[in-house]
Amino acid sequence: MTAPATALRVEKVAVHFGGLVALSDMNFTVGEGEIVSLIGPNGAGKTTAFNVVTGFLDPTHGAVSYRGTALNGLKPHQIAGLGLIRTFQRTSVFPNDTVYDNLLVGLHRQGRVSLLEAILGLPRARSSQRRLRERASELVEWVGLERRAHDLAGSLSYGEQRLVGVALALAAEPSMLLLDEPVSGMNASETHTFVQLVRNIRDRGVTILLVEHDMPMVMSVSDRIVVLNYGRIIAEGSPDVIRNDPAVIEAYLGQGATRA
Ligand SMILES: Nc1ncnc2c1ncn2[C@@H]1O[C@H](COP(=O)(O)OP(=O)(O)OP(=O)(O)O)[C@@H](O)[C@H]1O
Repeated sequence: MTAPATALRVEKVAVHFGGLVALSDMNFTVGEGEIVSLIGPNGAGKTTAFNVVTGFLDPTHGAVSYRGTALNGLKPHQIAGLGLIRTFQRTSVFPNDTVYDNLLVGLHRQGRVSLLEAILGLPRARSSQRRLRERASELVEWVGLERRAHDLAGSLSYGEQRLVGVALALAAEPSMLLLDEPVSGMNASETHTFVQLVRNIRDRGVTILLVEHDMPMVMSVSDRIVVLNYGRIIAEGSPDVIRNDPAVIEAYLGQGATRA
């Protein structure tokens, strides 16, 4: 099997916070259509790496590129404009709006119809509104929240609110989706359903990079896993390779079996 073309390339990235070295000489790639997970014990540097890739943090050294475009110096919204879309650990939904309305607002933010056109009810605005409503329904269905579509987002369980966050990210039509601890707060059945959703998103052509602590979830969903410890990559490979890697086992000893 030939390797997929490289989508994301992280080269020699280091991040220093004063005297603290949060990341050091980090090199990894994510291929088009791959599901790659970044794991490691608490404080290993996963969130820092995510923040560098998405432009929320400038690396002290090194370079990141996406589909051949250098990301260094680009602002988060410019990186998002290249199709690299992230979710956050804390999902920011509007709790007093319905799930469906949250999606409509998200879609509106990227709409091409001016406010004046919308207020005047011009035909272009009317057909655009119809398309946005159809798209909001599709997205709600895609993440499996159709039965909750007309409930207030604030009344949803924590796991369901994470799904709204994923739907909002999908509304931006990513070519690569970065998921930051997406199943934290989900129960086992929600997590199982979420794994199916991640695979389904990938099958529709979206590349995925995941930071996650839930090891069974990571093992079941990932094509490849990159393991960080103290800011350095200590192992990289398929779930089977990672599961049996002595350096990985040692890094996790004392961390507890479930909290990786
Ligand atoms: N803004 C910052 N200023 C100073 N130190 C920071 C900052 N952000 C992170 N760090 C430090 O950098 C190191 C890596 O932190 P990071 O949050 O990336 O780890 P992590 O692997 O995401 O951890 P966790 O699994 O607990 O979320 C830690 O030692 C952390 O204390």
